[in-house]
Amino acid sequence: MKKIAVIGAGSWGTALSIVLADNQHEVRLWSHREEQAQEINEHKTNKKYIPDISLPNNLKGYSDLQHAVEDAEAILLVVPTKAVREVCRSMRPFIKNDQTTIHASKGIEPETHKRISEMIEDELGDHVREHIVVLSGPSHAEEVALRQPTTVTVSSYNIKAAEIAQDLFMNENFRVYTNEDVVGVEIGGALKNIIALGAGISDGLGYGDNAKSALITRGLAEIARLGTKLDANPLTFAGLTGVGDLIVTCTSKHSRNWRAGNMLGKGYVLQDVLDQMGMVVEGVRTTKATYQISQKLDIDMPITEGLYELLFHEKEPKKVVDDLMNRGKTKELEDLSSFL
Ligand SMILES: NC(=O)C1=CN([C@@H]2O[C@H](COP(=O)(O)OP(=O)(O)OC[C@H]3O[C@@H](n4cnc5c(N)ncnc54)[C@H](OP(=O)(O)O)[C@@H]3O)[C@@H](O)[C@H]2O)C=CC1
Ligand SMILES: O=C(CO)COP(=O)(O)O
Repeated sequence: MKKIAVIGAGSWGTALSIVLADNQHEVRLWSHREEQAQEINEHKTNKKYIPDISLPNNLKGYSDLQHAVEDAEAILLVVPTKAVREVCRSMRPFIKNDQTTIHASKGIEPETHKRISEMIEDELGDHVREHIVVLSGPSHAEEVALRQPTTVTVSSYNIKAAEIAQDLFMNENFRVYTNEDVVGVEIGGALKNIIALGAGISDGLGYGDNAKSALITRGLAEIARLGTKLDANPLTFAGLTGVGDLIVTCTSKHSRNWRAGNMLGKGYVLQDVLDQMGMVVEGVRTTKATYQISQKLDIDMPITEGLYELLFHEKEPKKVVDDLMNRGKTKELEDLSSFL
């Protein structure tokens, strides 16, 4: 049994805390809101994010960051990408050099074009690199909290750190694989949210399964194109954190990115959509970051570009689809060669 601090008491932090508590760890779920920590302790619930689930007794709410992290053997960081730097800065005075720091967030920072593990390293220092682990894969919090079968991948530059994380989380409902390709795992997890927005838009416009399948497949091609340019292993995109997460996010009613896209396809404006969601929709900021990276590195990413125009320049959803369908001729296998 280990002491584990889970930083971020939203949907995913709470669901992963349940997995860790089921594995008999002492789980400290930290919230930046005191009343939420109180709700967790007094009512054993987190109604806003995981309704109808009773939280285990070995999962306690914390609102004091120092108490949550200082003698924890592992830290799980699971806040929206936008909050990663701020939370790391607040944690920095209290953490020890040898704590395994796992993150489960999915995004790219638009201001710096950095992945989450790079942001953590920036804020906590280079020495933490060998203790940082990424946890990613097709895993909606709603299903994990119900203990439904789920598979994820943990990735680190240091395989021993990945194996520590694998041991912490693995149980009969939650199967954990290791993968040493940190770049590919983080890029796949972040960029699938762009394509999920697109899949939601397509459904919102009333298009069918053919269009969605095209988005998933061609979306995967452009994710792999960017990822391999950034030195990811192309095969990672054929795995859980690539095509696996794309499928679950583009096809599930649980996906906030799909739901946001669906509303956009039905004609709602972006700010109204985000206001109504009440939870993080990572794909919006990741679209901006990825579009900028693709421009800088001269990588063809037509779906991402279309989404960027729609989200940030009010291009009509239907016009985005028309323009994608009427691009110049191209060869399918040119893209897929990045998998070889
Ligand atoms: N939900 C899911 O199924 C999955 C989510 N993820 C990823 O996990 C990350 C977190 O997502 P998720 O839990 O779903 O998001 P939610 O929107 O459900 O929750 C976000 C949580 O972060 C808190 N938060 C926001 N800003 C700050 C801040 N500055 N400091 C401290 N806490 C803050 C929120 O607090 P408050 O309540 O006060 O707003 C809330 O508790 C995202 O990157 C997402 O892509 C990955 C896999 C699955
Ligand atoms: O990453 C996820 C599932 O793997 C969750 O996706 P959403 O953020 O779109 O809900």
